[in-house]
Amino acid sequence: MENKVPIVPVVSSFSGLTMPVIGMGTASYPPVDAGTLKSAIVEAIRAGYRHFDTAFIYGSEQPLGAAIAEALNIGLIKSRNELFITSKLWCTYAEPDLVIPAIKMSLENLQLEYLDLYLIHWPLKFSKEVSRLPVPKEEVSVIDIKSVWSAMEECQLLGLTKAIGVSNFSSRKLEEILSFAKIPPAVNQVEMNPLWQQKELNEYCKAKGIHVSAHSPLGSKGTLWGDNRIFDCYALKEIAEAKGKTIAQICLRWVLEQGASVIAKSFNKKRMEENLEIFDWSLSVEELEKIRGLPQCKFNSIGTFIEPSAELEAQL
Ligand SMILES: NC(=O)C1=CN([C@@H]2O[C@H](COP(=O)(O)OP(=O)(O)OC[C@H]3O[C@@H](n4cnc5c(N)ncnc54)[C@H](OP(=O)(O)O)[C@@H]3O)[C@@H](O)[C@H]2O)C=CC1
Ligand SMILES: O=C[C@H](O)[C@@H](O)[C@@H](O)[C@H](O)C(=O)O
Repeated sequence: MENKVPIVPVVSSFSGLTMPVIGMGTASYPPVDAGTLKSAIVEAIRAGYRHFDTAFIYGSEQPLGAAIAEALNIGLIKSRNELFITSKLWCTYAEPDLVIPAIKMSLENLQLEYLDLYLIHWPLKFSKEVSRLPVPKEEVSVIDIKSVWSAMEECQLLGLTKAIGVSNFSSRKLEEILSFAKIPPAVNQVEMNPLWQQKELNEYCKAKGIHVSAHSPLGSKGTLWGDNRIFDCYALKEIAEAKGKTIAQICLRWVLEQGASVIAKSFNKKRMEENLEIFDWSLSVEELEKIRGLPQCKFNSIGTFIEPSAELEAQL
């Protein structure tokens, strides 16, 4: 099947590695059952998605693996190599000895031999399995980034993943990694949308050759960690109406025009197709300018899951 999604090089990691610029998210809230998740992913492959974003904590690795197996079986794709699969190291495994077992567990869930990209999910370590939400602050600390990153490098060297990176890392944390990394992070996956543009972080990553991938590009509408801010934004609505596009398409196109890739989640056939219709038009200088001036509001999804701690905040 023809792949309609353009690809970008994943910089600085593994020669020749490329990534489709839009990926399908698989974190759902309220959580959906494995069968629904699997069918949605098969539908997404049928629609043209070739990049899937999962994480150990989402519980979506197994359904994604099952969907890939089905897509191969029914001939939607000829080989697993046609797909770009990202997964993430969860905070309870964020210590050096647990990283390789954790990626192996993810690969087993996915029934895959290798990942395309493995990310440290948050620069945080949980001292034990999460007993309750929000995670008590005494169970959360900042990871020992040097030793964990070295284990991530080992994952790449062992061929368990083609590239490694991080998620939800500030430029300060990236600077720390770059000071000792033998393999620099290829990607930083962060919240990014017109209402949380991450201008400084984007500039920093561009200068260091770290590709930015935008999660929550639609403000995570309908989830525990997001809200309706994007879809209620009058300026975005105006731009969308004048252009004959939807607010979602304006947001996704805007991300791409910043040079980032985008991970959007929809399990609805019509909306997943709509989200792919962003490659044959562009935003005008005036529209970009208008978006640039929108008031910014930090989304901070982790704030939903861990108890507030000024001490921790100060270290991130
Ligand atoms: N690294 C990290 O810490 C994080 C990573 N992520 C990753 O990024 C992915 C995307 O982020 P996510 O938080 O899910 O939120 P998104 O910003 O992608 O928003 C998803 C929501 O928007 C709805 N939606 C999708 N397309 C449209 C459309 N065209 N029009 C109207 N509504 C639409 C979806 O509903 P419906 O399905 O009904 O269409 C869903 O409710 C996640 O699934 C996950 O893979 C997300 C958060 C944090
Ligand atoms: O328990 C915590 C949560 O899973 C949270 O950290 C993630 O779901 C994150 O928002 C994401 O979607 O990647």
